[in-house]
Amino acid sequence: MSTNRKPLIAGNWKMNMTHLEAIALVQNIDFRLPNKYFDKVDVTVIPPFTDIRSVQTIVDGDKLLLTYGAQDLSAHDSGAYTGEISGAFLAKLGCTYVVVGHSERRTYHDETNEVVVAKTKAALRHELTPIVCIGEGLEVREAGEHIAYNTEQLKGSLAGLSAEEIAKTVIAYEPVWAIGTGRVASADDAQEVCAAVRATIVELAGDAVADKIRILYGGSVNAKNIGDLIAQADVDGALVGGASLKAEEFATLSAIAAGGPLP
Ligand SMILES: O=C(CO)COP(=O)(O)O
Repeated sequence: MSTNRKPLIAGNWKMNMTHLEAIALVQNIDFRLPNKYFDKVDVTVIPPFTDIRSVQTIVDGDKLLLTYGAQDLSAHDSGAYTGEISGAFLAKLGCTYVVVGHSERRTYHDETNEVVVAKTKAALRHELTPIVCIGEGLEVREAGEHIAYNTEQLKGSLAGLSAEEIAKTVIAYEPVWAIGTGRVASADDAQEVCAAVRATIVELAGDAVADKIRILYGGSVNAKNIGDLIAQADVDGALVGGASLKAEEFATLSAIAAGGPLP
């Protein structure tokens, strides 16, 4: 983490939590994370679509500093796309972020880099901040090809975006082998790829953008390992899955990213 960049802790709830459970979880996180932390860390929750309106009601009603976002969006703005959710709807609900190209979408919904680019552009059209995800599988890691793989996937996922557009994104490096496995990447491994991501952003968008853009690590992040990860020069926060469903743990790891004190 560099002082140029405010860390971001994003809790990807995946397909967990009804809208009623969402209200309780957000209230419990907020209770443990008073306003003083938000000068030093941005904290966001990324619930399922069906929870967003309820989360908005709590955040607006209680004037919380925590923000929220969505896990996916359509590449289209409106029309005959049954089952899809447009960036316009998410913006209207007050979303700040939207995750794009999560490995679970790439794997289970065959999302290609082209789709990721289209969705990233759709997010930007509605002034949402896309969190663009990349990450290698175990075979690539074991073959030692992770830097080349992530560099290529990042370039493909940002293809055709201007430097100004790239500046409005957040990048998340989530090695697939670390997601939901309890096998977190070492801080050195996370740093190695996040540094390569930043070098690629220099190539694509120049030094100033690369200096400002936030690069997150994701994959089995918890309150025990966030300290080592966030201490790395190019790791600017985390995309947290399982640990974001536990209010106490999520608040604790957010507080650690803020530099303390513990809640
Ligand atoms: O995929 C992730 C967040 O998007 C990581 O999930 P876990 O933290 O459960 O490994």
